[in-house]
Amino acid sequence: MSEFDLIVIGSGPGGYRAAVLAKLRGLSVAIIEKADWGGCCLNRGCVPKKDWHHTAHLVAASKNYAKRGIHGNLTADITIAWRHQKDTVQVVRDSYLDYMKRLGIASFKGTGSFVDAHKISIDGQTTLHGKHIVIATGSSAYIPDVFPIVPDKILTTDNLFDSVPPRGRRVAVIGSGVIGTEFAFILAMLGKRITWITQSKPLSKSSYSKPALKLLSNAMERHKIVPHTGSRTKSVDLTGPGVTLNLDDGSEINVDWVLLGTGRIPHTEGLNLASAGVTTDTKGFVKVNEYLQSDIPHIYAIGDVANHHMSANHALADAAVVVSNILSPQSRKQQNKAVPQLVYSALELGIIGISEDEAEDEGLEAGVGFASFEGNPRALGQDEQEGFVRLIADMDSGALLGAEVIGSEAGELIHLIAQQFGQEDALNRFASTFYNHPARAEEILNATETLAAKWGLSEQVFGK
Ligand SMILES: Cc1cc2nc3c(=O)[nH]c(=O)nc-3n(C[C@H](O)[C@H](O)[C@H](O)COP(=O)(O)OP(=O)(O)OC[C@H]3O[C@@H](n4cnc5c(N)ncnc54)[C@H](O)[C@@H]3O)c2cc1C
Ligand SMILES: NC(=O)c1ccc[n+]([C@@H]2O[C@H](COP(=O)([O-])OP(=O)(O)OC[C@H]3O[C@@H](n4cnc5c(N)ncnc54)[C@H](O)[C@@H]3O)[C@@H](O)[C@H]2O)c1
Repeated sequence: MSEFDLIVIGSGPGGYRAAVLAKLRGLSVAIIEKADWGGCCLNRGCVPKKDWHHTAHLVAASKNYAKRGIHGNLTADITIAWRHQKDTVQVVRDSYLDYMKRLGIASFKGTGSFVDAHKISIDGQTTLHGKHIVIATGSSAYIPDVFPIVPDKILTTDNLFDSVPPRGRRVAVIGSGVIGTEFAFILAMLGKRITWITQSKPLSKSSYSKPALKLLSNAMERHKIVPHTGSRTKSVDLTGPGVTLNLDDGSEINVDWVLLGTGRIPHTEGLNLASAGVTTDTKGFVKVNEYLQSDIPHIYAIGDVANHHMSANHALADAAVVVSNILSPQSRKQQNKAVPQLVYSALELGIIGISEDEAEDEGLEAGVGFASFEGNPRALGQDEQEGFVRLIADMDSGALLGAEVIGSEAGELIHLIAQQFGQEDALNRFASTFYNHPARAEEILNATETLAAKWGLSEQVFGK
């Protein structure tokens, strides 16, 4: 039986990152994957989604081209867009596999299943012994009972990217969470006519501020993407050529196909957790402590299978925490608040830390530094002025509690904030950095300076 310092089950962002980091830190590592290397994020999530989002963004931006003297009506061909994301995914997957090979990580294809707390069987054929084990088996789409999954008619993002999307133009997107909000926009820009059916307002369960959600809703409306809110699908009729959704408000929606964005559930099927003594909570997440240890201290769980945030960013952060804890037991706690979260829709929305409402709940008095992209020269030159930077600071200590970056390139700009997040003097670091001009990032400086000018945090911003 082969023995390893660490066995990782699942090769998504969590598992892959844990394996790479552990190997770079000198451990012997095996990784097991039962499906496509790279997990949901690479094959059916973040990577193909962002590839398509870029195409969608180009189509949306082209509506402003005429005033720059660029003429012509641009449209996207979803079949070619589908091929583009496939090529992107393939290049990334090859580079992951190549890197794992070069590092000397032992990779095994098959379903990993616990034999006991140290032994993992792969498809009942090979057994590995691990001093430490990381469960990184991710999640799968939650499908409400009313929806049967029927190829080319009712899809989730778990099968949307496998083959060219169905030809029909009329698409219903169900759900107002991140997936619904992202794909209603992306598919509309890729040429589909979207009916967006949601129980609640888009992203209403998120921590984004009212001004952020208002800007998003304005941007969606401009593209004629308006949610049909407050409706639940009562029944589904598949007898005709398309799909008929009967809603509980009495209305009937006829479309060619449906995309569900109705949540995801942790994936533990086939792992045989009981034989290792590992337990799950009522929602099926592997139970972990703040060091990401399961009930069995040398067995850790990371990413979607254990972290309720269910984002690649959190899976990657968990991986770093776990490798530190394997090398030096209980040395590093999970850091969910320091992890940026993004939504890629008609606007990019980025958030980190806590909102002012959450600060208030914690008994803190929050000041808000605000700067808009409206007058930003770079944003004006790009015709991308929508959005802003908001910094939430503790009025007593001047500590940075949270931030929001809304608008174009939020997914990149948020890193400037993430890098300083948790530093006592984060505001002073923003204020004393030298910036490229003109640049969108300068609004981080402007938002910081409003904390000095309007909220009296001059000393924390400019120093003594
Ligand atoms: C459409 C979509 C878009 C998304 N976009 C973003 C985004 O822009 N940004 C972001 O941060 N997050 C995004 N996410 C979320 C992100 O994809 C997940 O949070 C992330 O993939 C979780 O990583 P993970 O490593 O925990 O698991 P996964 O990526 O789900 O990987 C788990 C792997 O484990 C394997 N596995 C499961 N059981 C076993 C077993 N018994 N043996 C062997 N292998 C097994 C699976 O086959 C899978 O490959 C998106 C998700 C979706 C669905
Ligand atoms: N950019 C990102 O980081 C990113 C992108 C995509 C997905 N994800 C993650 O993937 C996970 C899944 O995303 P999601 O948007 O599917 O989940 P979600 O939990 O964010 O939203 C689920 C939506 O489905 C609706 N819903 C639930 N049951 C329903 C039913 N029976 N009928 C109609 N609607 C119903 C809910 O009201 C909600 O609007 C999330 O945790 C998300 O964080 C992250």
